[in-house]
Amino acid sequence: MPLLGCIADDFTGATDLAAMLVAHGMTTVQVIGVPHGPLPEADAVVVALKSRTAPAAEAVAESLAACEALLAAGARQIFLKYCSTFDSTDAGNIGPVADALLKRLQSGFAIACPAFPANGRSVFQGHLFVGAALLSESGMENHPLTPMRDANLVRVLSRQTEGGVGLVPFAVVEQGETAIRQAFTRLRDGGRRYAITDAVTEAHLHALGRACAGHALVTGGSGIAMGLPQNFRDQGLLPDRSDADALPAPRGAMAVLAGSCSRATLAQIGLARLHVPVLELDPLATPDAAALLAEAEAWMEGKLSEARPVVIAASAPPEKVAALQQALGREAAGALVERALARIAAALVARGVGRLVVAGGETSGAVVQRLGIATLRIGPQIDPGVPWTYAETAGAEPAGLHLALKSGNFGARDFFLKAFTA
Ligand SMILES: Nc1ncnc2c1ncn2[C@@H]1O[C@H](COP(=O)(O)OP(=O)(O)OP(=O)(O)O)[C@@H](O)[C@H]1O
Ligand SMILES: O=C(O)[C@@H](O)C(=O)CO
Repeated sequence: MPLLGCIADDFTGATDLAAMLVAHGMTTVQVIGVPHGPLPEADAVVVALKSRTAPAAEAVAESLAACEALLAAGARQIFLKYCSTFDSTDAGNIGPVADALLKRLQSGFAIACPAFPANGRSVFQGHLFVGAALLSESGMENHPLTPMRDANLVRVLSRQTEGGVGLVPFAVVEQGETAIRQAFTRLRDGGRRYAITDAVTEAHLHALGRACAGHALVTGGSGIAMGLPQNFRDQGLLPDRSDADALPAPRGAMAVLAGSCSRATLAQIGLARLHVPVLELDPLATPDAAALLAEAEAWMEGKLSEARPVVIAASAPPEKVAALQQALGREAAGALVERALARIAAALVARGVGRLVVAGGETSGAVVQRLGIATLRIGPQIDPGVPWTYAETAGAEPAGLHLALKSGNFGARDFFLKAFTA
């Protein structure tokens, strides 16, 4: 029976959260899509949806269905995972989904905390920073699907909910759990539904996590989850575990597929180009998924190896992304590239790839769905927020694939190389 039931709005975000829980001693399984049938045995179950950019009504319906399945399995607390860069549009989906979950859980208050210091995400006076830059000047203002042009999270979340949004500022968080709990009570009594919480260090996240022990719903990035396993240990519900991240040995050829256009992914491709074979697809010149697949299939012939990875990327800088979006429309451009990359993933696996890194949340969603994977067991982290995972269930195609789903902005510059030596 899961103690913590999690709903993630994209697939890389789900593995990021799962990695955090595993690292803090909870066995964790990631389930792809709304579960129908019994849930796998684990201390935490993370339901990975592809709801970040779906129409709000669809995101709400899927999240509620996931919540029902988690509650039916016995989950004692629900966690809504969204991006540490708060990726969303003014129409949602963070506000609408959190509103619906609070209503279902008959609760009137939750925190919203995307901070993740290990990856440079901090919240100060309600403003989200990526490294030293405000969110709105971090490159996220050019995101292909959810451009983030306002770093003030109180304002951003207020545009997505009719509930009031308040702030628990640094000065309070710094004082620790008791002061944070008192601030929550003040905000709730003052009619606020959400508290954006400042957090700059992991100590802040642990204190916030402790203060959320009795909350029916916690919302945020994976960082805020680091304090939650201890709450279950304190209640005598979670035993000490030393091998929560054990996976079977990897096998087969190695490959990377990149659909993320983030600065981090572009830099990772740039470095990989110096060391391993890299195919850069040009969807602007070839706006046709079947033709892109054919190009990749011809290129991969004779290149797949168990000694070093190959990289196939559609990723492009903002001006090229904008050009394709102008030609096809934003959603159609994304969908075309996702379709092509998903089909290329299937071609790689059919040719013996057993270790696959996928860069980009939407891209990972498309790939995992195309491969027919139902659950992922979570293993050790390669870099903060990116673990190796293992597709283990009957019906997974093929059984035994090792997958790393990399959030666009995560990973060191040599990620596409070091992943295969980890
Ligand atoms: N050359 C391109 N032109 C236009 N769109 C592209 C191009 N390459 C990729 N895309 C699209 O950009 C989107 C990138 O989103 P994705 O979620 O995969 O990456 P990300 O946002 O960087 O990662 P994350 O969500 O993990 O932060 C996808 O829909 C992808 O298909
Ligand atoms: O929180 C993050 O930054 C990631 O897990 C993510 O959700 C990117 O898609």
